[in-house]
Amino acid sequence: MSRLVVISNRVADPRKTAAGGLAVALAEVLSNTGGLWFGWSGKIVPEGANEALHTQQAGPVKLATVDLTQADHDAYYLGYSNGVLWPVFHYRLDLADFDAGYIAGYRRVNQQFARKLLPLLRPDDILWVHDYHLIPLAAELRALGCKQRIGFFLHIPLPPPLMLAAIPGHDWLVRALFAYDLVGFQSKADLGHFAGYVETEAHAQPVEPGRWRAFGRTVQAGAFPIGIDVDEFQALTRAPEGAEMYQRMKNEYSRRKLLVGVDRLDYSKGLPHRMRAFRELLAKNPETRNSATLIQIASPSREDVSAYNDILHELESLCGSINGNFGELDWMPVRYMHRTVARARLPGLYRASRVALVTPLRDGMNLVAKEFIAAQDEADPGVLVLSRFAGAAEQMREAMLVNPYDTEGTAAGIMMALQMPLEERRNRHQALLQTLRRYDVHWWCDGFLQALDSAQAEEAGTSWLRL
Ligand SMILES: O=P(O)(O)OC[C@H]1O[C@H](O[C@H]2O[C@H](CO)[C@@H](O)[C@H](O)[C@H]2O)[C@H](O)[C@@H](O)[C@@H]1O
Ligand SMILES: O=c1ccn([C@@H]2O[C@H](COP(=O)(O)OP(=O)(O)O)[C@@H](O)[C@H]2O)c(=O)[nH]1
Repeated sequence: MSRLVVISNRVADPRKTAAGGLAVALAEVLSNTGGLWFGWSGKIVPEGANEALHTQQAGPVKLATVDLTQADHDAYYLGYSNGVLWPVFHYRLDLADFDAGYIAGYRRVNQQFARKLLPLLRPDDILWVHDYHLIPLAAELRALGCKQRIGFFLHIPLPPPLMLAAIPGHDWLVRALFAYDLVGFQSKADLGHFAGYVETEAHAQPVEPGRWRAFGRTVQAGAFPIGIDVDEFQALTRAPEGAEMYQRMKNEYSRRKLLVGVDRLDYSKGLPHRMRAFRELLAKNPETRNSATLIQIASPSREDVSAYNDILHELESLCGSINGNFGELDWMPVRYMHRTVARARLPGLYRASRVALVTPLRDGMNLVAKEFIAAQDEADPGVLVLSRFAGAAEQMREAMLVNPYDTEGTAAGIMMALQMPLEERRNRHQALLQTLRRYDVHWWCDGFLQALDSAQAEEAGTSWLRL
């Protein structure tokens, strides 16, 4: 059987819990399949000291990581990945910093990854590259002679063609995707944007459904929405830490309805918009005062990118003003934490909450939405208020779907969620749980790898794509 080699910027020990959807999902996949996980060690080392390869066996998974220099980290991770690709792919052209120096660092690190990975590969390995940090990796590997099957999965949204075309060198990026055998997206909408871009900007020919020819190569592309391990998450809910958290929250909030939000502190998550909607709810519905409390966990993220600092200050000022204007001596409407909470404690918190607020302005998928549903008590479930702009909304139609840009509409959606009768809550939850079970993380992984396995190999004689 072929060995699975996963490559992603972020690597986590699958035996420990991690924050961030990609690390959580890949740890789950690799714990089942075994294999090699290659990526960045998370360490920054002095110039010239970045040649070491660190390996470690973590259960069935071998971890192989490399370090980055400060200059590479700044240009590749902070600069091009999170200062250009992240904002543009999340429809925030206004936040993009198109510094011409970033792309060289991005390319340098992808070349470094290719150089370090190649000697570790076996002829029948299947390679699965993840996310926007590593778009050119297959092309760099091919240039070094790598012949193995390589698939790519984009965890974040792909924007509409004209927005993608705003990136200087956008054709270089999309061209790099054609070095893969299969390219996967989170949603049908993202796949539609890919088709739109390659057909209009790159004059690609659709060879057959889901397969395009451009740049002298053909590539297969499809939508593979990522899921969670429902059984694993429900077991966490029942485990001592989950059960204890549930009981503590239930006792603490016995007289009040609890709302919960769990996000990385990222401008794509729509946290200020959410706070404004919550303020509107309190202002328009006096009965919610003293009876509804929102716990908002905002875990620190990418703090060296300036847009992340701006969002921190905006959020903190909103939380402060809501508490100042509506709080009572014995009740504060918002409990805000700028900290990462261990994943094992989240199921208890989700289960004790009547409503979850998952209201990103744009999101690849959003696993918190799925985890909240998995953690509920089927006999008395809570309600998911979900942005229609989260990838998860394509599958989770029975959630209370809202437009986070519409403050009044979102506040009305939250109110309906708070007042929803038991029977409707049960019906919606049952339908959502069924979908989660059917399209879980194993379905995602198996579906992608089967499609990669059967993706038509490039015809003999085609030269490898050169960037
Ligand atoms: O690695 P970081 O820079 O700390 O960021 C954490 C991860 O954020 C993004 O997660 C995405 O993947 C999730 C799982 O598919 C998806 O649900 C979510 O919508 C995405 O935002 C990013 O794509 C990852 O590379 C990061 O590791
Ligand atoms: O304080 C926190 C915040 C988030 N998470 C986990 O991090 C993941 C976030 O994934 P999601 O897809 O929602 O968003 P991302 O952060 O990847 O954009 C989920 O599994 C959360 O349970 C966590 O363990 N602790």
